[in-house]
Formats: sequence, structure tokens, C-alpha cells
Amino acid sequence: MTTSTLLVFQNPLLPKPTRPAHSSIAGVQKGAASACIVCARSQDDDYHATIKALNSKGRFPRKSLGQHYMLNSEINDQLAAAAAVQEGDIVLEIGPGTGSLTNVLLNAGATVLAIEKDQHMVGLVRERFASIDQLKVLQEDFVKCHIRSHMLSLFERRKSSSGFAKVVANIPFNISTDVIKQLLPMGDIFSEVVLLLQEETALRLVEPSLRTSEYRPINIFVNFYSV
Ligand SMILES: C[S@@+](CC[C@H](N)C(=O)[O-])C[C@H]1O[C@@H](n2cnc3c(N)ncnc32)[C@H](O)[C@@H]1O
Repeated sequence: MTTSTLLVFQNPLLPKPTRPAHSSIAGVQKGAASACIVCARSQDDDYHATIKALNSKGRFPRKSLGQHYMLNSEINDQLAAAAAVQEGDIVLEIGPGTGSLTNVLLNAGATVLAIEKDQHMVGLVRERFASIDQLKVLQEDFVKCHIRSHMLSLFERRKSSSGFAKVVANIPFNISTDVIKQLLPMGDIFSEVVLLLQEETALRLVEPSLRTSEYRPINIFVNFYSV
């Protein structure tokens, strides 16, 4: 079983958001003061909506697209709570898949921009939320898309209550480094970046010290954008 972990980047130039009391942020990790890790061990549960949505379209998860769908609704709640998503927020979601996390974000009152590479999942999530105008789904490869211009045009149409947007996403593991490289320099756009990652990836990003063989260019990058 893969163990996943929430990685939270807070914009170091902004005040910390007030999180609900039950939110289980574990604490700040050494080496990246604005990044912290929250354990999110996923158990099998009885949340069948994702399976049903996939079956209804005859779709099976594609490994090449990192399609590990979230079957535990509590983890989606934890992701939204870690970013303190609330009414009036603008949230970027990378890879909405069947829309289980999207649903939590919309229910919290956020306006959501979802970027999904797989055209079948784009169709599925658009259909699922057809009547909701707080959601925009774009069929694009996040790694190649110009996220800054998408966010700026969304800001023109919707006023965010804080003046910033948040990122909340269960991302495909194979693009995690690319996602972090794109998002961390955008401190003028995002106040928090909350990502569900494989535990070992998250630890590799925030823990290794300079003297270990694990230390890679991405660690220098993460440290640079952390206070
Ligand atoms: C780990 S799944 C998460 C799905 C959903 N958010 C959930 O929690 O169940 C990752 C999603 O990202 C999509 N995806 C994969 N590569 C992508 C890329 N380069 N850009 C945007 N979406 C991508 C996949 O099709 C899939 O829907």
C-alpha cells in the first residue's frame, strides 16, 4: 500500500491562515520553514462514488497519468482543511479526476479552476458539476500550461476574498517535482499550496541535509522558497 502525505507550503510573506481545530497539521519540518507535512494514511473505505463514476464511463485508472483516485473522503476533507478553504476562496486543483476533491472544495464555497490532462476525466467532471458555475475545468497538461495567465484571468472575473488563490490537489506522483517548480515561485498568486504526495517524495523534498546523497537540485529550490 502506498502511503501518502500532505505537503503544505505557506507563503512566508503572508499571515498563517486560521485552520479548523480538528485540522491535523503536524508541524514544521527542518530545512523548509514554510513547508510542513501532515500524515494522511489512506485506508480502504466504503466511499464508492469514485468507482461508480469510473464504471459509468467504462474507464480504468491509467498508471501513465498517475491516476490514483482518492477513495477516502476524509483525506479530501483534510486537504481542504489544511489550506483552510472557505467561502470566497479561489482554488487551483491539478488533476480533478472524478471530482471527489473538487466536490469538497466547491462545498466549502470556493471557486475552483481544475486542470486535467485526460479528456475522459474532463468530460466526466464537467458533466458531474454541469450546473455549478463556480467551477472551470480546462483540458491541459499542467506541466505545459501557462498557469499564471489562467490565474490572472480568473482573478479578473472573480474577486478572491484574500487577494490570493490557494492550490489544493492530489497530484499525479510522476509530475510532483514539475508542479512544485511551477508553483513555489508564484508567491504573488498563491497563499498556500497543499499537495498530496507519496510519503517518500514529500520527505525527500523537505528533509535531506546538505551532506547526504539524497540532496538534489529540487531541495535547493524548496529551501530557496522557504523562510
Ligand atoms: C492522483 S489522480 C487524482 C484524482 C482526483 N483528484 C482524486 O483525488 O481522486 C491525478 C489526476 O491528475 C491527472 N493528470 C495526470 N497528469 C496530469 C497533467 N500533466 N496535468 C493535469 N492533470 C494530470 C490524472 O488524469 C488524474 O485525474
